[in-house]
Amino acid sequence: MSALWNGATQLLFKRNVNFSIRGRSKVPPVHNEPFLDYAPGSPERINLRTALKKVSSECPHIPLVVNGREIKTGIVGKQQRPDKHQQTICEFEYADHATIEEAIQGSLKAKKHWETMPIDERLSIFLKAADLLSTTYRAEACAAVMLGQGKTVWQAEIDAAVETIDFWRFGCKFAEEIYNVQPPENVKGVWNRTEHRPLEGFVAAITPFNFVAIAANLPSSPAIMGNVVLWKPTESAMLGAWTMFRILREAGLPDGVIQFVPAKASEFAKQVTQSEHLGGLHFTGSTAVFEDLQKMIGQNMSHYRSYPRVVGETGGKNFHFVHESADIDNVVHNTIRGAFEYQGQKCSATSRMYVPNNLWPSIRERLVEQAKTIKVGSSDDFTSFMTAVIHERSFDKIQSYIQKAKESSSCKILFGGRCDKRVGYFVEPTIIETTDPDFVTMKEEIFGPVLTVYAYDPKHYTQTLELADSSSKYGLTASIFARDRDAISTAEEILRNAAGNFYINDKCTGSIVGQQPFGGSRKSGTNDKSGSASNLMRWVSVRSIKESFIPLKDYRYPHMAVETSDEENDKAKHQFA
Ligand SMILES: NC(=O)c1ccc[n+]([C@@H]2O[C@H](COP(=O)([O-])OP(=O)(O)OC[C@H]3O[C@@H](n4cnc5c(N)ncnc54)[C@H](O)[C@@H]3O)[C@@H](O)[C@H]2O)c1
Ligand SMILES: N[C@@H](CCC=O)C(=O)O
Repeated sequence: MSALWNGATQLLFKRNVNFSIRGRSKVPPVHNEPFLDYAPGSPERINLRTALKKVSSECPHIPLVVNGREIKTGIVGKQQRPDKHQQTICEFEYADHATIEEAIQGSLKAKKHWETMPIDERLSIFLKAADLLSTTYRAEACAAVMLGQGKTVWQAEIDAAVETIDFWRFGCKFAEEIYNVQPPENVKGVWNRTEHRPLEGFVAAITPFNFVAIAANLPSSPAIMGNVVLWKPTESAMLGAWTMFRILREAGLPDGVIQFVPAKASEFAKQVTQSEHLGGLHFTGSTAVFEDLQKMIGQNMSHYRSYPRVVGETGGKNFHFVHESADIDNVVHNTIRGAFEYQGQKCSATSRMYVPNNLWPSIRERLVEQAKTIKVGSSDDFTSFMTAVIHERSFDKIQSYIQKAKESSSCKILFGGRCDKRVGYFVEPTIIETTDPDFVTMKEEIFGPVLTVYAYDPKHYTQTLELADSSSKYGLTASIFARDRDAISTAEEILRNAAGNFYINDKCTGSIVGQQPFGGSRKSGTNDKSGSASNLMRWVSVRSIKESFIPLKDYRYPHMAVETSDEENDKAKHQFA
């Protein structure tokens, strides 16, 4: 017996089965990370200045990291500063075909250990990463996205510090909640259990430039649920991604669980979607790229071992809708922030606005007056409200939309419109007034600091809400500004499917993890709500386990017992006699 027991125990340990003598532990209480304000003289301001100098002078050469091994293929890319494009902020290696294959195979090996690691051990890695980022690496991470992705101090604090920390901490809390969801009912003699298994195979995380928090969360949330991930960050946000990856490693992430594989986008996409082991795709980026990826997965469908889980959050054409009962100052300040913070490069950015024509003259005047006060400068100038847009491709695209407005008889540029890429990719905050609610800048995602306003007749409030609902293919974020409660209810009703994140008397940007789960439907994505348990649920495949305690003594059911007085039964018996 004892030899048998020892053998069984050894086998369990060898296979690393989730086997704990510690009992059930609890994730410490989780709250949103407080913002630091970087006021003059504050310690965080001094630390950030030091980090900016360091990051600006270093220009690291970032390797690929596969199975814990740093790899160089010799295919080298560069990340440029958006506000000073002559300055290279880092160099990095591109993965080749063999390295991506090694990453896939290595992740599948790492999976065996990772998915059976006790849950508290797994979660503590992400909680530690959050604490490291909150303290030791906060200034460096903020500096990396300021210089690398053109963020101001405040936008960097939102993204590289607060939101990333929140994603990691709340991810652990949501994981615990998910693991605690067990069947509500057990009949006598039975114990029902739900096992939240990670997906079979690997998850591919393909991440965008505009939020390092999203870039870090896309590989992290499947990993928190026990999955292994190939992470392909984008070229224009490499330094920020590398900073987060190093923090995860320092926090104890085992080799091979997240493989750091910058690669040429289309080559990476082709190779991972052709792998029979693709278990899931976690994507954030533009709608067109997501649609291509879905098609590639569709074409390979018969080849996969299981149906890949596909989560994709994509573009938006978000709007502020103003009712005639609105507080004008509140509209103006929220619109300036919503449209122009981070140069309009948030998927949630306010890029169109509907204003009743009786309020328009005063809103127009206040908007332009405020826009004139916006400082567009370099990202390490702490007085900047805006800096440069991410790269030349984006600059050219934004400029071409402004040009269309300049050439259209239905549009008038009320403010801005100038673009200058000699030193950095600078675009002025631009406000366009249009008489055509179907003008291209009212419908298509621009992803830059361009706001188009359409003034409507307040007698046609509901018709204009319907127009806003149907004008674009997206459904990401929207706001209603009104003091009249009926007007708010009507907007909520008509705009039910126009936005996955709907705001009342607030700007349509700035969702917070744990408070406003984020995502939209229509062509804005699968709406799996990052920053909530819904997203983490996508990375598990549930197994239902039923254990019976009472051995079965007879296969027959009670109603089959023979009653001697039952003539029917007797007759039936005779039929077979
Ligand atoms: N809904 C959201 O939560 C959300 C959040 C952030 C950004 N976004 C969207 O992301 C876009 C901006 O980010 P971006 O410019 O990095 O987007 P993008 O689509 O250009 O790139 C996103 C990722 O896809 C990769 N990619 C590009 N072409 C590819 C291809 N042919 N095959 C496979 N992968 C490819 C890129 O290298 C990058 O890693 C905007 O449309 C914005 O609305 C959405
Ligand atoms: N969650 C962010 C947007 C992320 C997209 O870029 C917001 O709500 O502003």
